Amino acid sequence: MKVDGKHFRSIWRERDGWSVGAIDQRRLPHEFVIAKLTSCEDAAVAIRDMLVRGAPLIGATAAYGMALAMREDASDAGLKRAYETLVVARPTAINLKWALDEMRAALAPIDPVERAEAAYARADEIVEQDVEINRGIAGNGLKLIEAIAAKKPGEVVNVLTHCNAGWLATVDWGTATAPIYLAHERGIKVHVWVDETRPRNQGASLTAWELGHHGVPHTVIPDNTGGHLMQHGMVDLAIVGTDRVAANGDVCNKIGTYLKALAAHDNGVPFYVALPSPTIDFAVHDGIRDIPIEQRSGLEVTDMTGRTADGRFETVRIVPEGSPVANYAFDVTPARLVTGLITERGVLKPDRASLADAFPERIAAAAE
Ligand SMILES: CSC[C@H]1O[C@H](OP(=O)(O)O)[C@H](O)[C@@H]1O
Repeated sequence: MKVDGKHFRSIWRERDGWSVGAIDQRRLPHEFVIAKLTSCEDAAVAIRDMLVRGAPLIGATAAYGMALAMREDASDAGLKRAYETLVVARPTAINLKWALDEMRAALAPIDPVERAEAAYARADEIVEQDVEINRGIAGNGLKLIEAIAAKKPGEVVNVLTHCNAGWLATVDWGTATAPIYLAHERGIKVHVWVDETRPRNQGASLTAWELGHHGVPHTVIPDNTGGHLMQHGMVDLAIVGTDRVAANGDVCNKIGTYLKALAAHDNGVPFYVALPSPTIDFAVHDGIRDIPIEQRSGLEVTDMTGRTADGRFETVRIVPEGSPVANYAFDVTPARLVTGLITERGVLKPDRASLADAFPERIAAAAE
């Protein structure tokens, strides 16, 4: 999307035809730094250390990681090693395995001599497919915003979102933010309550940065504020992203999403989840029971890094030395708390039948 009028994507193949450019999201919002990935290991580390993050972008990065690997070693052993290196980079977003399975299916049957070129071609397809899917999500989600706007003519539609499911979490457009960007571009008055999203603050650092540079009105709020806003009629709907949707419609997303869904349910606020179909995992039948929840370093909780008034970066500790810390990166919202799933093929009920009807190919993939 736009950064001060200039169009950007979050990842791209460089002009040299083989290296990969990506925005280093750890440096935002204060610095806009482009990283260059030149090996499979670079891609794996970029995913693990969250230089890139967000389920669809993790998948796109892994796809290019496989292409970089094929430049290094296109043998069957090299293909196996690349898959195994990348698939463990982070455990929760199913898009990582989905992209790697797509790449392996394209590369395994062909002559190793042809694999590098074929890998870049397939990775490019995955990247363009993400953009196309997100445009579809934008159009389907827009209808929800338009319906609310029609009921309150001339007034602002207030949307709450959690974490960053914006264009920085995908190749472009985002998922939860896609309908918001489209509504804004269509002249609908929209305002976004942006959950800061502790401990990594993807909302405060990434979503606010995105929306600000695209000119979308927004307000950053502490994570614990959403319930209060919903109680006082200040949220018309919530739209969040997801890292994995189980066959029963349970939704895995950034830690804290479940609490927002509970508050929305208690206050009659529609709670939508936006997702591209690769995020559906029919191999998982019960999200709460079966989806692996990543636990990250406690340092993400004990420490905070920011920029001082005079432009220096400092990291400070906010938790007493010796206090144990738990850092669960995701939680699972049961389908009963989800109003609808905004996909590229429409807004679906969060249940197996609706998902299977809309995306039969995802059932086939899970059976493989
Ligand atoms: C469109 S997927 C975005 C999804 O990914 C984020 O997690 P992370 O920043 O740890 O990769 C978060 O769960 C977002 O909703």
